[in-house]
Amino acid sequence: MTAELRDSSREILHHYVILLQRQSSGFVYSSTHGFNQNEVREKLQAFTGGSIDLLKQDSGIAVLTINNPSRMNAFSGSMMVELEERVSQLESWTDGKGLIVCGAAGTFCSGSDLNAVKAICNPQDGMKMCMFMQDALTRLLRLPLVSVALVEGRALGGGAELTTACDFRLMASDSVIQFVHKHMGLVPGWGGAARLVHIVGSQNALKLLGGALKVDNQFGLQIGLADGVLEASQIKQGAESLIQQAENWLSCYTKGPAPVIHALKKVVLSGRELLLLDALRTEKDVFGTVWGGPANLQALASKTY
Ligand SMILES: CCCC(=O)SCCNC(=O)CCNC(=O)[C@H](O)C(C)(C)COP(=O)(O)OP(=O)(O)OC[C@H]1O[C@@H](n2cnc3c(N)ncnc32)[C@H](O)[C@@H]1OP(=O)(O)O
Repeated sequence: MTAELRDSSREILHHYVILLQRQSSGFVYSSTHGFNQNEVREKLQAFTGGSIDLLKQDSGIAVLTINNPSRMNAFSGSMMVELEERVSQLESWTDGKGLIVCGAAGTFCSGSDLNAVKAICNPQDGMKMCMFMQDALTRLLRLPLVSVALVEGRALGGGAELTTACDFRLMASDSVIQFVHKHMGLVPGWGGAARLVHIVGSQNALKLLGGALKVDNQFGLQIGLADGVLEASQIKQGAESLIQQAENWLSCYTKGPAPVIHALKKVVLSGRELLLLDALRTEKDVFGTVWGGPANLQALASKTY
């Protein structure tokens, strides 16, 4: 083999290994798709404002807050970058079990910041932003935590897409989820359409996207977009109480040891994302990690027959 051939085989192998690493860690795009995450990150950083705040609690439930109240919690470029960083932090949180995603100051999120959108409205930049956000939101949904979007006020455009990157959605009584993309001459680009079809079925997804319908909590429950409603009387107690309600709702799913919850999330994810044979093999592998493990042995020891 010539040195040139050897170098090019090494390069192909290197790309293949990176591709595999990215797939197993949840990344959707890589350099093979013309995607350079660092380059996009640098570009997005130029559009500043707001923050994405992460609070990891001893209970094993974290709270991720979309924080840009003067723009109804719209996503600036730097917030997109921060979102990706927070997802990385949550990926390595071994004690974590649950996640609440919410907005600051009484509303959820009004999508991407229209000022940034105007500045990067050429197709190339739009595609790069879209790949970056698809990666971040796919990894958010694939976290080994049970996640819930706590929707208060409005979740519009990309904000509506963000709700679909959580396992569940809880809607406050006056809240609205609306995929307003059509009014903006757009379709969802942060993976929201693909996820919405999984959640509500293709007929309902077409209605919500095609009609840019406003989904209140009753409509949300009816079509399966909302998993629960938070009552108005309780909401009057303030934002902290809303988060408390979401924590109480989530606690049913986060009770128990973290490794078992991580394993449960993994088998459900593989059932949703993989072909049946691959999902069955993944389930077998995950089963092997908990069978005879500490939680299993403790449960067996506590049972009397
Ligand atoms: C792939 C992603 C696609 C997308 O996400 S495209 C973006 C989709 N989102 C939208 O079209 C929402 C645009 N905003 C609105 O419709 C309204 O502002 C909204 C959220 C219904 C609130 O209405 P109001 O209660 O009347 O309040 P308002 O309009 O005076 O807004 C308060 C301040 O917030 C600002 N704001 C709201 N949404 C924004 C956004 N997405 N980007 C940038 N700024 C935004 C708005 O400009 C206003 O600012 P200011 O007080 O005039 O300085």
